[in-house]
Amino acid sequence: MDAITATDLPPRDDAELTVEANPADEANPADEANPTAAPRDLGLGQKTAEGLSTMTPVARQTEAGDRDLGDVALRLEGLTKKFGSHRAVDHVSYTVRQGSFSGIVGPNGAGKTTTLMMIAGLLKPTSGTVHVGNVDVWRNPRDAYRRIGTLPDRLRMFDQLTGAQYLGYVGTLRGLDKHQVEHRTESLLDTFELRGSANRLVVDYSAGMRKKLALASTMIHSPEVLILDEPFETIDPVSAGVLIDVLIDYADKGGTVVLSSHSMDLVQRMCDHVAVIVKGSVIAEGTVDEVRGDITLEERFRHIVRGPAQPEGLDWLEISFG
Ligand SMILES: Nc1ncnc2c1ncn2[C@@H]1O[C@H](COP(=O)(O)OP(=O)(O)OP(=O)(O)O)[C@@H](O)[C@H]1O
Repeated sequence: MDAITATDLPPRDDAELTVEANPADEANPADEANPTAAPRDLGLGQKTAEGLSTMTPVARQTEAGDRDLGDVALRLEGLTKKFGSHRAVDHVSYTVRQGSFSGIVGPNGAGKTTTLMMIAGLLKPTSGTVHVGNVDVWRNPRDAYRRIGTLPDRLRMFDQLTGAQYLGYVGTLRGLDKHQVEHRTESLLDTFELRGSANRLVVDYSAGMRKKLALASTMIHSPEVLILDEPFETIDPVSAGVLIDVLIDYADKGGTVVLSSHSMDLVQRMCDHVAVIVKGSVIAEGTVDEVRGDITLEERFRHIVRGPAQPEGLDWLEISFG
């Protein structure tokens, strides 16, 4: 599907969230009524480069099964999206617990991006609800916006800024004060190994560097839930290892990660929860072990998506070397 960004989305019925908006400037009535509704600060901004230097630059198993998962962090109920007569997402319902890594997998066109963008408050559902904690994303979009960090499928960035300026800009849009913006920008540049490119224009970044910068920016406001569409696409294996460790650290602090990926191996190693979506519907959902049974997730996925029958193949393809 085409890239979805906050700036080119269709207008919404309720308070619109755009990158220009600074929700911190407006008090949310829900917060006033319920002081406990304020988003938790996960303290990511206090992380120092020194502390992060102990991270091993190789992917490791999350030990997700050992992590104590908290209350329900995310609840999808009957989430449906129709484009014209086409049902891209059809009554998707499940819950994700706090501190969890949840993967959405499925073949091309299954509805993963559409689902993630509805969760993130960037694409209005045709019907159904999304709750982050006890906040209805589509009834209280500004409150939800503070709680969520989103990496869309194809992100348009302000590429005439330097990497450092970009993080500072996002931090300011997210309502951080000057000190927080400076501190977290420095911390994120070190954590995501972008220090050497901090003063280069984003337009000159490689695809992987842009992805890392975008990922860093999703964390700057210390959100409760990260919605990451293909976060490891274009990322080299060493950087992927660093990112995985950053995300594990985030989950250990109580953050919740929802990601899509075509890498079954990565989802099997990283995630404790997985939903398999085919043609807009959840075909299998639960812990990774429940879904895969006694075979690998990749084998289960192939079986679910394709069944035992194999396609005919390109028997007609003959190459001759003259
Ligand atoms: N804006 C749109 N207008 C019409 N149809 C759309 C739109 N966006 C997505 N679709 C359709 O919705 C379905 C789901 O698309 P989606 O991008 O969510 O799939 P996906 O699982 O993320 O695929 P991929 O793995 O290829 O990224 C597809 O059939 C797609 O063609």
